[in-house]
Parts: sequence; structure tokens; C-alpha cells
Amino acid sequence: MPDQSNPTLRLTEIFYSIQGESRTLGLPTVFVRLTGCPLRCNYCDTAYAFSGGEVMSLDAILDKVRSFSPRYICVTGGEPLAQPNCLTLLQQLCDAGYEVSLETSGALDVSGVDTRISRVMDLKTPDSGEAHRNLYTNVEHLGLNDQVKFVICSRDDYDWARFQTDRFQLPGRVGEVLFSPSHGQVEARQLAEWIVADNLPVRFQMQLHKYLWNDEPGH
Ligand SMILES: C[S@@+](CC[C@H](N)C(=O)[O-])C[C@H]1O[C@@H](n2cnc3c(N)ncnc32)[C@H](O)[C@@H]1O
Ligand SMILES: Nc1nc2[nH]cc(C(=O)O)c2c(=O)[nH]1
Ligand code: SF4
Ligand SMILES: [Mg+2]
Repeated sequence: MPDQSNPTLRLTEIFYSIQGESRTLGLPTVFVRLTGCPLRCNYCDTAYAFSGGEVMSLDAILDKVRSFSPRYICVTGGEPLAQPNCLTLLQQLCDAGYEVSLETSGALDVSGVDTRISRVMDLKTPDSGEAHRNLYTNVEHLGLNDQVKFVICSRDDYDWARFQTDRFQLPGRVGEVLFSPSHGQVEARQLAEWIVADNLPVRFQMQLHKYLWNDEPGH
């Protein structure tokens, strides 16, 4: 029987870096990367988090986070919501006074996530290979503190993302609608030009850390 007085999580890494994505882009942030993911997006830049990792108690994770004296925390993975104790971690991070975001594929139910968290939900595009995993009912649970991201691999993906943005009236429903090129798959400039040509009410975004650190571990 697991000891729920001292819950644990399997995690790949904890590091302090510059937030490279989403609304808090550019801000110093502690990243807590949980291990494991039930999806296999063909562009995934964190396949090293699919397995392995280390089991840590929530107390030990909070101690490690505190050692950096951060203001912002990003819980990511892997797919963080694949571990049920993630919900407790998120709650405890909020209780400790941090500003917390959660990166999630949206394939798992987000409705149990503490509303103080900014949920950054990635609606998987057709060319990710995982669009069939999208749990569209999740969209109903999102609000102005949340963000929806589309990682775009092709012109077809762009057209699909534009359609979903309109279908769910995302710009009025969530705080940010992010269109990001799949790194190395679609020219960033091309995506930027499509957005301008269509006058889309979305935020273009590139993964800043790829330019600062070229995907080195720990950033
Ligand atoms: C590694 S995932 C972890 C959280 C969750 N599994 C998800 O997919 O949202 C964090 C974010 O990085 C994005 N990402 C992964 N590989 C990427 C790539 N090659 N180019 C652009 N974004 C990428 C994902 O789409 C997701 O939005
Ligand atoms: N610097 C940096 N910013 C990030 N924002 C989201 C990340 C992620 O892997 O989810 C990430 C990451 O891996 N590094
Ligand atoms: S859901 Fe996230 S972690 Fe999982 S394969 Fe896709 S991008 Fe990678
Ligand atoms: Mg990353």
C-alpha cells in the first residue's frame, strides 16, 4: 500500500532556468519534470522523460524547489497528469505561494487541477500523430488564467489550429492562444507570416530556450 501521508512522484529533473514558452516567457522559473507519458508526439523534444527518473517524496520536491528561492514554477514532463499525485504537488506549490503553471497534453482530464494554476494545454495537431488523444471536453474547464497551445508542424496543422481556435472561440475563453512552430519542422518566419496574413487573434511563440541553450539538458 502506498503511504499517502508522504506521497511520492517519479521525476526526471528539477532545474532553474528561463521560461522558454507560454505567458511567463523570459521569467526565471523552476521546472519540475515528471517522468512518463502515454503519448508519442513525433516531434517530442523530451523523450528522455518517457522512462527512468527517480522517485521523490513531495516534501523532498518542495525542499528542492525552495532551495532556488523562485517566484515561478512550471510543472511539466513527460505528461505530468499521468501521475495522480501531481494534483497534490500542484496544490502544495500554490499553498507555498509560488506562481505555478502546468504544461499538459490535454489528453488527461484537467478539471481536478487547482484553479490557481495556469494550465497550458497543448491541443495536439494532426501532424503530431496524437490528435486522436485530445480530450475536447477539457476546453470547457479552461478560463482566463489558462492557455491553449498549438505546436504546428505544417500548413495543414496551421489550418486545423485556426479552425479549432474559431470553433471553441478560444481568444475570449482563455488567457492566451499560442501558435508555436514545431522546432525544425516548420519555418518560424513562415508561421509568423501566415498569422499576419490571416490577422489571427493569437500569440506567435518560439521556444526561447532552444535559441539560448540549443536543447542542452537542464535548460
Ligand atoms: C515536452 S511537453 C511536456 C508537457 C506535455 N506532455 C505536453 O505535451 O504538453 C511541453 C511542451 O513542449 C512542446 N514541444 C515538444 N517538442 C517540441 C518541438 N520539437 N517543438 C516545439 N514544441 C515542442 C510540447 O508540444 C508541449 O507543448
Ligand atoms: N527553458 C525551458 N522552458 C520551458 N518551458 C516549457 C518547457 C517544457 O519542457 O515543458 C521548457 C523547457 O524544457 N525549458
Ligand atoms: S505529450 Fe508531451 S511529453 Fe508526451 S510525447 Fe507529446 S510532447 Fe512529448
Ligand atoms: Mg521542453
